[in-house]
Amino acid sequence: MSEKVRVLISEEEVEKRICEMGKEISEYYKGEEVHLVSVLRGGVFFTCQLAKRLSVPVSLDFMSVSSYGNDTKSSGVVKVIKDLDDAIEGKNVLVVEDIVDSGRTLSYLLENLKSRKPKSLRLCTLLDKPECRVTDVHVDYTGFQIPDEFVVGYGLDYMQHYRNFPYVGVVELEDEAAK
Ligand SMILES: O=P(O)(O)OC[C@H]1O[C@H](OP(=O)(O)OP(=O)(O)O)[C@H](O)[C@@H]1O
Ligand SMILES: Nc1nc2[nH]cnc2c(=O)[nH]1
Ligand SMILES: [Mg+2]
Repeated sequence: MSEKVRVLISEEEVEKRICEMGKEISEYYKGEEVHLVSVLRGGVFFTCQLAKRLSVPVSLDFMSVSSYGNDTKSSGVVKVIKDLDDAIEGKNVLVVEDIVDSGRTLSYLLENLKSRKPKSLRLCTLLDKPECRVTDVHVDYTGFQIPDEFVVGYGLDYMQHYRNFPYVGVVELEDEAAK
């Protein structure tokens, strides 16, 4: 078997949408500071790109959670691998994620962060698969709604590969023998 990645959302489309999101988010937080919580590992590419498009003061922290490991199906158990470095009490926290799929990761994370008493707590995701939800999650900012396909690129991996692809694509497995 060999793998091929079919483009779903081009680099140009992604960049354009992130600019629009940056404007909308900056408008919302006008006059305030926003504390970005980037969800490692997948959320890091989107976070960097979005942060550059924000015109309000920004601070940044990282949390690492994982429920997929090297699988394409969620294990159903969200593990915290690295906690935030700084307290978020009294801050305007914006969680920045690459994808909301089953919703388990974000549902867990938002509850966890809420208990730390931020001034406000909102969620921004580059991609959303609303039809895959098993848990309710309120998303404040969405880049693109996509169908139920396992996607890679822009931070998203398949067996730890493809995170660095500048576009969003779908992995297609090709049977060499069938050619
Ligand atoms: O809505 P869910 O079904 O919970 O899926 C979304 C989560 O899955 C992926 O992370 P993953 O656990 O693969 O870790 P990674 O970011 O380190 O790749 C993705 O980056 C989201 O964090
Ligand atoms: N790479 C990748 N990780 C995910 N985690 C949850 N959904 C997805 C997906 O479609 N692709
Ligand atoms: Mg992730």
